[in-house]
Amino acid sequence: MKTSIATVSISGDLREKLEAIAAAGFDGVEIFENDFLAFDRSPAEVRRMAEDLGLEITLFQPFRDFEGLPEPQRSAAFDRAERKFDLMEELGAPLMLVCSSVAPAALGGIDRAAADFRELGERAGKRGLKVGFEALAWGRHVNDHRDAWEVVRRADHASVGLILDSFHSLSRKINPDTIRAIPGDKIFIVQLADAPALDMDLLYWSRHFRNMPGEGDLPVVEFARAVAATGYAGPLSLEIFNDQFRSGSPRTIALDGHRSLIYLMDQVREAEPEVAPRVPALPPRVPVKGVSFVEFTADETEADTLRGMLGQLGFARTGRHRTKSVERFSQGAINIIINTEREGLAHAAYLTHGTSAYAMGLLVEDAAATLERAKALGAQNFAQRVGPGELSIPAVRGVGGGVIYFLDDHSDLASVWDVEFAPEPGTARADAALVGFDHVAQTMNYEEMLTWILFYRSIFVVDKGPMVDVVDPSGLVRSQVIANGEGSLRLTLNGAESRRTLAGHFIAETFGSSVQHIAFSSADIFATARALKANGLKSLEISRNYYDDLAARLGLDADMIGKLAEHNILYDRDAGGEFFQLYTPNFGEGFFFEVVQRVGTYAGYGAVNAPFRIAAQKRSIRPAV
Ligand SMILES: O=C(O)c1ccc(O)c(O)c1
Ligand SMILES: [Mg+2]
Repeated sequence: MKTSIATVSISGDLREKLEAIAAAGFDGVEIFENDFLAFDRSPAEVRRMAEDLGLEITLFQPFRDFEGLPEPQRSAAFDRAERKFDLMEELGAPLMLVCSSVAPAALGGIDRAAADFRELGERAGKRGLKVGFEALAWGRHVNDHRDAWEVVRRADHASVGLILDSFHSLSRKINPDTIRAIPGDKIFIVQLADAPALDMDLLYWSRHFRNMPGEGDLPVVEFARAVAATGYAGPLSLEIFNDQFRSGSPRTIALDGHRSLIYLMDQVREAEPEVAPRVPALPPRVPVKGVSFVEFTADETEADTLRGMLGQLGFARTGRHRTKSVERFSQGAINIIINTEREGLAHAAYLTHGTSAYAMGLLVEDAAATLERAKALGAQNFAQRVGPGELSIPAVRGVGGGVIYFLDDHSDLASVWDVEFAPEPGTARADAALVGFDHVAQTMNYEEMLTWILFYRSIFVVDKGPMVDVVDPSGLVRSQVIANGEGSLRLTLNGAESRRTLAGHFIAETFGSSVQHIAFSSADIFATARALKANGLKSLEISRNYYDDLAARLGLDADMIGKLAEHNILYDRDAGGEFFQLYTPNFGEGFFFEVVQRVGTYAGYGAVNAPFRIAAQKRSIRPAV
């Protein structure tokens, strides 16, 4: 399978775009006309640039408002096409993308359009060029790939073919299986894009909100399967119009794009191995059995504060690393590591971000296979010097340059705690009955969210929930859940757009994205709350107004409201059950722990409570004067 991407998909000038596209590993590139027009190099120079970078120019686009015109506009359109054919010859672009007309003057009629294309194909063919017809979802007369195909079929010319674009077909909810009957050799190129489910004007949606396959909500896999079933053997080409990508890092966006295509074809291969083009088989997406540990990097002073807070939360120190200044704290199935080493990545992370939860360990079936899949999907392998008596734990870089370690029960990784840590008797203060990690929340710039959604989705068996707006008194924070069905991995990605929100403040002050809170699950939140109190932890104080509203809104009895208010416990419920939450005070620039109890099958994260919790946290950072 060959990969390609349209220059319009990423930011920069044409040279920066081509360099980023080549560096990400694409085979080809679609030259988007405006990117060329805005560039100050000749077509021959652009051709050479692409060649030097090892990029094939897959097509030139778009040629607009061509078919169905009456004279004299019709002749003028052919003249215009000839000029662009001249340019394509100089660029070395073999194929012109002609998108369906939106011109008010255009006349309908499949046969009229077919005749126009036959003549265009004849003229292109004389120069060894080809033309492809793409139905824009908002085309005046042709806005469905089935009609575009009928035009191409009737044009019946070797130099005329069909161009498919997943956005145009899927945004109109056209069944992708209608593609299966089209002969693969008449499909000249396939453009791919996903998009979030939004109810909006098709053109506006297409020009501003497209994203990489796997980042959105459209059935792009079904589309790609149908394409594969036709025997189509040309490149899969990303064409992503997205405001955020246009202002993002060219390298990151190009890498995300490449990852999205590998992931997409992997899904096609899994679903329909008999039709998938030859793509290397990857280890399958990885089910995560649980979060095994979260590791903090800290200096000695802050490590003390953290130890104190963990103690109040009912953790006991259960181990010390045999050779490093690394400690293990445990409770239930939870392991928290505090690393105060003066070298290695932990220290580098400390120097960059300050005290922070920079690493986590995930328990998987096969750590080595997980690493292999992650690497095949472009994740950056992380390996540091393995000291005597230490295990080499497979790992990749994650959000904010942090690390995700992979542990399993089958290799010698199963004994990591015994091998690397000398056990301590570990006396806890009042045990707080915490049982496990409920979720880990990673805060990042809003622009990074799609990157990490794709990262997690492509490597692990996880689903993404809808993007939720969380109201901070100083702005919006977008929140996206990445979780598996069993709840053994739950991550919340929070995207900050403003520095003034709690999340924005956190990433500004810690110089980048990282874990902002860790939520532990409790089997009995009231017992936990009493233990925390006995341990001297003062939970985040929630406004009394919240509890009055809770009584009014959910009809809880006075007794229950009293108990919730006494311990500053927030409450929510859904059709499946109930949810209780309480928060520790902030640590540093906005890090905190949360304790939750899920009753029944409550599936959310208490999003309705977030504005009140955030307001309370902001009060505690800057006490009212
Ligand atoms: O939005 C557009 O005009 C446009 C142009 C060319 C394409 O291939 C496309 O999908 C959309
Ligand atoms: Mg297109």
